[in-house]
Amino acid sequence: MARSILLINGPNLNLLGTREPHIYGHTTLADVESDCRNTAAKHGCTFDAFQSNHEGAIVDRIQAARGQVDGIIINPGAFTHTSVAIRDALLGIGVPFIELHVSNVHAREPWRHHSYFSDKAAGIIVGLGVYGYKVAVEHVAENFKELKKDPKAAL
Ligand SMILES: O=C1C[C@@](O)(C(=O)O)C[C@@H](O)[C@@H]1O
Repeated sequence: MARSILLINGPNLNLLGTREPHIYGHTTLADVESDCRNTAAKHGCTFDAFQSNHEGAIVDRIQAARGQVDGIIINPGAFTHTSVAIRDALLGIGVPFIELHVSNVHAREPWRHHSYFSDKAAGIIVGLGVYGYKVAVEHVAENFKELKKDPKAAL
């Protein structure tokens, strides 16, 4: 069976392409998602993308992915530095995840250096710009194990 991949983007990443382009570049989130979908398809994987500016909505989407996906790629945006709830959701569903940041958070303000996700992530991609998303999809597609899908697991 094909692997399935879920991409989650947190707050303000809907503004990719127009938001601080000197930091985040000129590519829109729609373009990122469609590029990821094409990359996933080339590897025979199914792909879904979700973006929200709301912490609880991200927690709900992660919970709904329980038993449904083999890997999650998440850019938690500013929630990287604050959210125990999103961290707990990822750990609660037992799906491996890649943490991704478009910018090199370690070269920015000191408070961006701490992440609630890095110690639990299967891998971390930082500072590759939006190219990092494609790398993440290729990595999950090639290297993550297929988990058993549980039809009853979705909320
Ligand atoms: O919103 C974001 C985007 C970000 O996660 C990145 O992709 O570089 C880095 C975060 O510090 C910031 O709050």
